[in-house]
Parts: sequence; structure tokens; C-alpha cells
Amino acid sequence: MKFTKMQGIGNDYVYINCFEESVEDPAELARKVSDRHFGIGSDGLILICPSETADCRMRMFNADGSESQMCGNGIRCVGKYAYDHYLVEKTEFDVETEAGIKHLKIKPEHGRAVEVTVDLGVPEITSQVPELICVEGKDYEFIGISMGNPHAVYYMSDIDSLDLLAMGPSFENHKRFPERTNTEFIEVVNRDYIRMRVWERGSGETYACGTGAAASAVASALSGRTSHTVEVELKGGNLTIHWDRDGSGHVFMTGPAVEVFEGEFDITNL
Ligand SMILES: N[C@@H](CCC[C@H](N)C(=O)O)C(=O)O
Repeated sequence: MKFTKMQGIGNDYVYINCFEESVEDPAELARKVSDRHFGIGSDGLILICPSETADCRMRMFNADGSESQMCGNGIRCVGKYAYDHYLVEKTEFDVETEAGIKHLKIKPEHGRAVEVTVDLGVPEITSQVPELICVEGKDYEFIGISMGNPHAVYYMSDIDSLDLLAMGPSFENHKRFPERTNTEFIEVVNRDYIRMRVWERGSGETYACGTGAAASAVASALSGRTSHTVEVELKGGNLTIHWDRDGSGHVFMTGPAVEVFEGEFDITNL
């Protein structure tokens, strides 16, 4: 099976072009290709498929095989792949996701997409602002935001000192979140700049999470901490998030998308 490895600020996935390939068990394949020792190594698997309602369709599977509704860094890479590989021959187009149809704008350079802006739609507030939660005997305040997929945003004064490997699973699997949750830890630098670490549902700590950055920008503006356009610094790079709160209500994410390499694997070897 042919694959392409792509990353958006270090959030890396194995992409399969399902216009040409067919995948029988994507959950199982996601677990196998994501393994960083016995597989290709990635935060999960993304299928780029034909769509009856948009220009193409994205299906996204975490490293543990669970399917998510949305992936912000993933959809920018889907946009780049579709544009660079001529699946779609225009610089603005629609991608069907499990969270609805998302509109993409490609910034090309020398015929290749270098940056993609995604209209992530209207966020949904899923908690009180803020809501109290007790995790492993300690009280925390979080703001719940859905970007199609679930996020819980926490504020801290020093995110670098967090032991996410130890703490992450307790936040992800807390009984408050029966579907589990993505968890963002935010340090506010100023009204236009925040720093973030993320513990992703189904994949653990990743270098970046696009929908998580969007949820964090919305939570930060909502709670009066920042303005409606912020730069979000993540482990693997920066994203710009704009929430058009007083207009369409939509959230827009802009950032890079990179193709790392292409290859072929024999599934029986994974
Ligand atoms: N890294 C992604 C989000 C991937 C899905 C997430 N782990 C979930 O289960 O919802 C992003 O860039 O948004």
C-alpha cells in the first residue's frame, strides 16, 4: 500500500490516498502504522477519500485506532496533498469531515501549497466558563469547547514543568468526559500570544493540535484573557487563530503543511 508521511507543525500522520487505495480496517491500520518502533511512526492515520458532498473527504484515526470527528493539522495536510497531487485543481475548496464540511484556502508557492487556512466553523461551549473538576485529588478549572471534537482547556503559569505522561491519562479519561477528551494546558503570554501543550485523546502528548489551538483561542477570548486573534505557540511551531466572534462566529486557523516522504508498505510486515 502506498502512503505519504506529512506533518503540520510536528503533528505527524500517515496519509493514504483512497482515490487509489482501499483500506479494509482503518482502526487496525492506524494502530500498526503509528507504532514508532514496529511501524512507520506517527500520531495516527488519515484517509483522503472521494466525497459526494465536497471536493474530498478526510477520515482521521488516532494512534490507538479510535476515529475522531476532526483534525486541524490533518486537514491542512489533506488540503496540501489534494492540491499538490492534483486531486483538486483550485486554491479554495471543501473537505468533508465527520464534523461537517470545512472550507480551505491554499497559499501556493511555485505550484505547491505552503500554507493553508481552514474555516473550522462555529465553536460550541460545552462547560460552564469556567467549570471546576477534581483530577487525582486536586481541583482544576477548565473551559470545555467543541470544535467538532471535544477539548478541555486549563490555564497554568508554567506549562513546561508539567509531567504530561503521568497526568495526561487522568485528564483524558475523567468521568466528566464519557467520550474522553483532548486536553490543552495554556500559559497566557499576552493578549495576542499564548503557549500550549496538549494531551490528545487516543494519541497522548503530541507536538501540536490544530483543533486544540482553536479551542484554546476561543476559551481565552471568551474568558477575557486574550483578543480574538492570537498566535498559539506549540511544541512543534506556531498557528494563527482568528475567532470572528462578532461576525460569522467562525474560527479560522492558518498554518503550514509539509510532505515529509512517500513510501510503500506490505501490511503483513506491520
Ligand atoms: N491533532 C489533531 C486532533 C486529532 C484528533 C483528536 N486526538 C481527537 O480524538 O479528537 C488536530 O490537529 O486537531
